[in-house]
Amino acid sequence: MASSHSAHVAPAATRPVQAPSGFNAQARAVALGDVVLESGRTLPDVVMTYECWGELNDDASNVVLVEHALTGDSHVVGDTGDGQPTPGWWPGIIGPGAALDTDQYFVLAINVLGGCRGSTGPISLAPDGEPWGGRFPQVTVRDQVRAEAACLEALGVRRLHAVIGGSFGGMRTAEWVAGFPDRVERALVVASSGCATADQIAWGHTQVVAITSDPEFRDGDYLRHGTFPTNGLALARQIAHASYRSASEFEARFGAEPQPGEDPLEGGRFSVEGYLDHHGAKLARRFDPLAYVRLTQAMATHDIGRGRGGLDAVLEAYEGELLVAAVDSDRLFPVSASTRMVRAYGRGRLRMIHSPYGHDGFLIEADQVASLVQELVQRPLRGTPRLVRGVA
Ligand SMILES: CC(=O)SCCNC(=O)CCNC(=O)[C@H](O)C(C)(C)COP(=O)(O)OP(=O)(O)OC[C@H]1O[C@@H](n2cnc3c(N)ncnc32)[C@H](O)[C@@H]1OP(=O)(O)O
Ligand SMILES: N[C@@H](CCO)C(=O)O
Repeated sequence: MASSHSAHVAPAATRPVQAPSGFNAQARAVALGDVVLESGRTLPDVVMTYECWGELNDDASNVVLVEHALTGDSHVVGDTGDGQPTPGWWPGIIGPGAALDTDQYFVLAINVLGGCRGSTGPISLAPDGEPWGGRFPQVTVRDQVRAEAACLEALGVRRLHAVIGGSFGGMRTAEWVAGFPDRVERALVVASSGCATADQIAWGHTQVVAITSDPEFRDGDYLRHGTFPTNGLALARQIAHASYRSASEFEARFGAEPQPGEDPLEGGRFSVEGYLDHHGAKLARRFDPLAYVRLTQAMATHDIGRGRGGLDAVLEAYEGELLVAAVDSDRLFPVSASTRMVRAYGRGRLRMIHSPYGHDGFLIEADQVASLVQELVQRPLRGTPRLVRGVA
């Protein structure tokens, strides 16, 4: 299966990549050339960008791939530039002595194909020198993972010691397990699923409509028109953000309190409305609307079992180590989605992240995630011949 997938990606031409060293993150790019998508369309001149930490060992057997979530990026942890880590979106997880110990592991985070954080996406330039805009084709989670595999191959990395991801990053992690089972020794899927649920598709649909129905969207060609669908993107984020947090957290935190200085009886906002407004406006300042649409649609079509005999068959056949963790208060990626993966895999048990925050618990409860990561990377393999280092 893995070989047929790699055939979808043209031979890679890499930009020079120097051996990274020390803790400092290295932001780099790999040019893949033409990539044939699951749809049959060809995406030309694909470039993948990534950051990495630690040092690649001689036989390239110490590589850990971290997959970012929907609006995340390769900046898993920060770096002050003088070698000292600063918080990123999974603070403290990478560094000397951290769960992903840079004295042992070479950690990579690749910006997703179709996003807006450096890898090819809707704001990239098409061959005609203009931004892709609305012409940017729909990509799938499979396309994204195949592009990541090609990116890693170009770097001389074929097998992964571990792949780790939460939410949309967990979807790509699950797709690594399904699409490249012989290359992934261990995987940790956090607050995610092996296939999209109707509920997730429904939530995503409302967000896509919020963006595409903004008059400034212009069929995705807002850059060419000099407009920007700020309101649509902010509304999409508000809808999404409400699904990322738990009802009980909202109740305890905001109740029906007014936003400071405002009176809902006089047309002012409730505090929870002010909070959602804040998160909507904040995302609209840092994210591309069409990338948001394309990534949301990619999530909707996520199904590791499509054309492979179903999710159960795929996970049951996986011979590596799989850890699945759910957030106990997650209403977007429910515990049942994780339980389904564990049952299909047939080994191990579901790990629970305890959090009052809902889905965002996978970001907020970084200490609990770090414990799971540590357990995964240190876990001895069950030792089937397929998993002996260097044997692909
Ligand atoms: C993988 C990735 O997601 S990568 C990028 C990281 N994620 C994001 O940025 C997504 C957006 N943010 C989030 O999802 C969350 O803020 C998390 C998960 C990162 C952190 O959660 P928490 O620590 O619980 O932060 P919380 O949700 O309370 O948000 C705090 C913000 O809300 C603001 N806020 C809180 N209440 C109100 C209110 N009533 N009115 C206006 N603003 C408010 C705070 O001032 C603060 O603003 P700031 O973030 O600009 O400093
Ligand atoms: N806050 C996360 C939630 C989605 O997983 C994000 O924006 O990526």
